[in-house]
Amino acid sequence: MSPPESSATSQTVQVRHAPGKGRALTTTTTLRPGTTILATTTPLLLLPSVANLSSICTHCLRSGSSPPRACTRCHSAYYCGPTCQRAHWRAVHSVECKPLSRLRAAGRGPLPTLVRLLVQALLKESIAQELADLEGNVEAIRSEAGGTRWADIEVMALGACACAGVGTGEEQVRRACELMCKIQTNAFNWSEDNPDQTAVFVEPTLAMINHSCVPSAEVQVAGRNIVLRASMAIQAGEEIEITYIDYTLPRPKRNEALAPYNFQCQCPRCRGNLNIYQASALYPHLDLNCFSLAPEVSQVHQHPAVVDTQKAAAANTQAGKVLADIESSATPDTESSQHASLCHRYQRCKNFAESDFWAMAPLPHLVADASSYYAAEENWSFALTTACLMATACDSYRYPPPFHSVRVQDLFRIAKLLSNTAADTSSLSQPPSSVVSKSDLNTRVQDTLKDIDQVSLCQMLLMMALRLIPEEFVKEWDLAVDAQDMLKDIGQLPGRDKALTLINAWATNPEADQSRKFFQYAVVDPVHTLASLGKEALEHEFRGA
Ligand SMILES: C[S@@+](CC[C@H](N)C(=O)[O-])C[C@H]1O[C@@H](n2cnc3c(N)ncnc32)[C@H](O)[C@@H]1O
Repeated sequence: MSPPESSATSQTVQVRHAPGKGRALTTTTTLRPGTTILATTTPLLLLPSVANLSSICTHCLRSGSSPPRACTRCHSAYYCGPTCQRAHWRAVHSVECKPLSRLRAAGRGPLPTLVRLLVQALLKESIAQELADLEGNVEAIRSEAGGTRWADIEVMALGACACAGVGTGEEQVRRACELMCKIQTNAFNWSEDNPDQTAVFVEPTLAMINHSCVPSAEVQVAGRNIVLRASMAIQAGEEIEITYIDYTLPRPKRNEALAPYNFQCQCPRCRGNLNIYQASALYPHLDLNCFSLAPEVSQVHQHPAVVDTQKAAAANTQAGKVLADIESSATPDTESSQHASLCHRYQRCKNFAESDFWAMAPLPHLVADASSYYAAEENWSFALTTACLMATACDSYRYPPPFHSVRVQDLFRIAKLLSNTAADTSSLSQPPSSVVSKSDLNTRVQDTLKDIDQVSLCQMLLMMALRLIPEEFVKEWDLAVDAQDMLKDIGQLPGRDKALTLINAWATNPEADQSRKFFQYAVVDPVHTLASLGKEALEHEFRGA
């Protein structure tokens, strides 16, 4: 079988039958980790989510310096300029503009994203035809006990049929329900990785890819650029698998998130109920050192969560309960309630921290929130130490490929924070007053920062981030554009000749012995030192009374 008609066709993939899974995407050649398997800018369906509709261009998804301008007829599509407006008109807006205008005239708010995608499919036969070929688990959903999911789908289908003006008879609604099942089953939503550009898309070749909690590939997205990259070596003939969910969560949470897809995951991680460290150890063949903040591969295998399986199993079970407890607590809205909430969560996660299980949910969520809390307080040095903790002790295990989009974002976040701390430590002889009270720990953080060549560290992290992202993203991803701007600024700083010679030698040949040593000295060691101060910061700040 060849892949379905789609913009993302490639010589290197094939659609095959996979027992118990329906169809599957396989590779015809052996793929190295990091290889771009498919790339497209023209998915079948693509729409910003309602929350972002008026802030990003409906066609290219860029945010731009000035707000995008609304379509003067329907006010439901927004464009950065006439080129995008014309392209979107040709692609789909010509069929949806009138019905959306009618809706607006009737005083109705914007359609939910999936309902609007269904309207597009009902109005454009070529879209409906491509969707028809995709899996939708229609019968399974229709015959589900309780029938609540089907009832919800019927309500959305009815709304879409009415909006599209295709009639609301039994036959029309049944067809719309089927199309909605297919949209839901195959839609990608990249809100977490790219919060500025939240959107939903459906792409028929990518829709052939099945799920695993130890994914062998990742879909990366920047604007309209959609790229499928191998996360590990994949042998010719093997299936390519991605994750549909946040696979870093414990099994009960993963099962909950996978429920809408109607299958029981039988991946090695689910079969063995492996924790996140054991799952990480299934990626042994990646070079985690060159261009990565991660520890040696051997350290992954020696981590207490891999070696002490009893303790790890207990923590894995506990993780589910702690997560449920945290989720049921109210979301804090003021600074003091945020602090109180972080204290509460730290108390609940203390066992994990003491056992060095930093990658085990829900500890990474706490570390990320603590880093954001410090940044909001403009306590840049503590925000930095916790960001370093996140990058090394949490994300390097949760997302083993160094080029994973989250890992790249970690590098960038540390670089951004360094641009603040570098300014602070060079201009101030005393640390900021809000921080003085944290006494000894703060003094050590400030002293550590003074010992680090923060500008060179920042520069090298940005260079790493740019090397690790797909070529297609360099001009498209806001993060990459910012990284290039920051590098230009750093390049203009005077008096850095010696550092620049070493950095250029490392960048030219990062695998050379000298380069590795320099990388260890200038990047890995300082980031790990800051990360251990981050652990202390959390203990100091959030351990409570
Ligand atoms: C996006 S589609 C993937 C392609 C699909 N197998 C097909 O034949 O078109 C998602 C659906 O594939 C099936 N699927 C995906 N991953 C699976 C897995 N690991 N085990 C069993 N079925 C899976 C489920 O029916 C799921 O709802």
